[in-house]
Amino acid sequence: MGQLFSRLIRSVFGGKEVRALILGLDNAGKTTILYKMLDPGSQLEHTPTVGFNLETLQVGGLKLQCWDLGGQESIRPFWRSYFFHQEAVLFVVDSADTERMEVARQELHSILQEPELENAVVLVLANKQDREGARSVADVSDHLRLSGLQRTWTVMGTSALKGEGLREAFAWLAQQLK
Ligand SMILES: Nc1nc2c(ncn2[C@@H]2O[C@H](COP(=O)(O)OP(=O)(O)OP(=O)(O)O)[C@@H](O)[C@H]2O)c(=O)[nH]1
Ligand SMILES: [Mg+2]
Repeated sequence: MGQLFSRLIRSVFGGKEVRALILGLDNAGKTTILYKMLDPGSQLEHTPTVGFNLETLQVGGLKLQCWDLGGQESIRPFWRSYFFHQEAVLFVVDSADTERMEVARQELHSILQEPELENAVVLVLANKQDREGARSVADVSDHLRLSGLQRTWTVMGTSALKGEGLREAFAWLAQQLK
């Protein structure tokens, strides 16, 4: 009866609500991804995020409540204040930022050790695939040492600037979170 009722509520009000964090180093493209998903026609140039942006996306029958946090080094220690009740982590990487790939790896693996996120689904976005010198998805995956992860995860290539790969990536996420 309870399940039936919640199914009815979902069908009327538009789906289960799930919380997801968007993390990654500064300049990776997190905010651009979020607003491109909200409005594919968006050409907005975003200033670095100080604090967070919170938006709800409708994807694959889910209401995905996205918490896009600022990625600057001085802000990263505050990320953990937002870990509570998050069911997914989108970790965004600038695929052409080879110099900071190691820093990105460290930040990602430190997040993955957080008990509050132990059940979170992980979607790594190898963003800025349009940039010259961008590492391939396989290369980003190698550098971030993703292959041994003991949880539901994937890595996908995107270009937030061109709006490429985003729908597919969020569809994968919705599929895992249903
Ligand atoms: N070439 C290219 N540029 C991108 C892409 N995605 C984002 N950018 C650019 O990268 C810069 C940073 O984008 P943001 O979305 O603000 O990055 P962020 O990860 O939110 O950065 P913080 O808020 O500082 O953590 C902007 O100039 C974007 O236009 C992409 O796929 N390709
Ligand atoms: Mg931002």
